[in-house]
Amino acid sequence: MRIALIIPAAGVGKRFSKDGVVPKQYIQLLGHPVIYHAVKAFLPHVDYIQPVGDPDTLNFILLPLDSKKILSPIHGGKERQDSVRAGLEALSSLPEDQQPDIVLVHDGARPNISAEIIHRVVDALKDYPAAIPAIPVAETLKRNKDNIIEETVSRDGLFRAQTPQGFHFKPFLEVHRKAAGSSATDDAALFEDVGLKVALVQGDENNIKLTYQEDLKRLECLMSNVMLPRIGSGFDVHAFEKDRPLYLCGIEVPHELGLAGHSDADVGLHALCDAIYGALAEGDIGAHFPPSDNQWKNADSKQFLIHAGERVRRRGGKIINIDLTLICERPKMRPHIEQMREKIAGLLQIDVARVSVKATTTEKLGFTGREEGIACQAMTSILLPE
Ligand SMILES: Nc1ccn([C@@H]2O[C@H](COP(=O)(O)OP(=O)(O)OP(=O)(O)O)[C@@H](O)[C@H]2O)c(=O)n1
Ligand SMILES: C[C@](O)(CO)[C@H](O)COP(=O)(O)O
Repeated sequence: MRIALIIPAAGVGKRFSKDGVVPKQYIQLLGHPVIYHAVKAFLPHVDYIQPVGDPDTLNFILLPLDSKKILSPIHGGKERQDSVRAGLEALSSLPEDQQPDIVLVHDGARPNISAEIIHRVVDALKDYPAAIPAIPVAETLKRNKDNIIEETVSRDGLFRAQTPQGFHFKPFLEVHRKAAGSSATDDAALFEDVGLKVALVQGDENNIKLTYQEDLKRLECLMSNVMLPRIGSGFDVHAFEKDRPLYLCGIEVPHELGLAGHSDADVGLHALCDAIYGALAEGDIGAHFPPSDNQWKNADSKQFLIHAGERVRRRGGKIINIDLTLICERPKMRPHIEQMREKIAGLLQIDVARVSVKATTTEKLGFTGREEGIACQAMTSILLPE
C-alpha cells in the first residue's frame, strides 16, 4: 500500500499575524520552521510527501531533511481546498504505477503530530474510504453576537476535526475535482457532502494547529522536551535438542545441537524482543505471539524482532542502544558476533554501532555450564515521546 502526504502550506495566516510578513507555517519553532517539524514527523510513515506552498521557501526549509520522499513543492491556491487539489493533481500526474493508494492531508501549520495518530488514521482506512482524527468538544458552546450571547448550542455529538485526514486516492481525487470552486475548511467535508463514509478516530489535544499567537507558546512548551528515556530488560533460556539447527540472534550458528522451542527457539532474539516490549511496557513476546497459537510453530523469530521494532516506531520512539549477552560454554560466539550485530541492526532499522552482542560462560557451573542449554539476557534503552 503506497501512502502519500499532501501538506498544504500556502495560507497567509491572517489570524496569526496582522502584517503577515512571514506566514505562520514558516516561522521558527524550537530552531526550525513550523512546517519542518510536521514534514519530519511524517517521513518514516509515508512513501511520498507533496508540499504545497511557495516552492523557493519550501525547498530551502526542507533541504536539510535530505529525503527522496519529498517531491518538488508546488504552488497552492487561493483557498486551502485549492491548495489540496493542486497537491492531488500533482500526485495524479505521477506514472500510474507510482500513484498512491492512500492520501493523507496534513496542515503545514500543525507541527506536533504523533506517530500514533498517523497510524490510527491509516488503520481506519482499511475499513473506510476516509478517516479523520477528532476530539470531543468539552466546553459549553455559545453563539456570540457583539459580545452578547445569542444562544447556547448543544455540544452533543460535536467533535473538533484535526489532521491528518486520510482518504482512498481515486475517490478523493474525483470528489475534489467535482468540488472545485467551493471552499470547505477541511477535506472530509467534501466526502461527507457526497454521502461517503468518513470514520472518526481519536485525535490528540496536543496536535495543535498554529492559528493564533498564543498557540506558539503552547507548542514550544509541548515540543521542547518531548522524548523521555526508557529502559527494558529481557531474559530467556532454551534447552539444547538434537537434530535442530541452532539459530542465535537471527543467524544460523554451526553446532552439533540446536535449541528446543515452539518457534525456531532463537534465544537471543527472544530476550531482545522482551527487552523492547518491556521498555514500551507492552507485555512480553508471549503476549504478542502466544506459544499456544500454532501459526508460530517453528516460526522464524526475526519476524518477532521486526514487530518489536515497529512497535517502537509506531509509538514515535527510537532505540538508543542494545546490549545483549549470550550465556553458554559452547559453541564459541566470537566468530559470529559481527554478523549477529549486523542482523539485529538490520531487523530493527538502526545503526549497527547501537547494537552490542557479547557472550560469556558460567565457568562450567549450572545448566549452561553443563551444556544443557543457552541463556540470554538483553537490555535496551529507548526514547519515547512523553
Ligand atoms: N489557500 C490556502 C490556505 C491555507 N492553506 C494551508 O492550510 C493549513 C490550515 O489552514 P489555516 O490554519 O486556516 O491557515 P491560513 O489560511 O493561513 O490561516 P488564516 O485562516 O488565519 O489566514 C495551513 O497549513 C495553511 O498554510 C493553504 O495551503 N492554502
Ligand atoms: C483542516 C483543519 O485543520 C481541521 O481542523 C481545519 O478545518 C482548517 O480550517 P481553518 O478554518 O482553515 O483553520
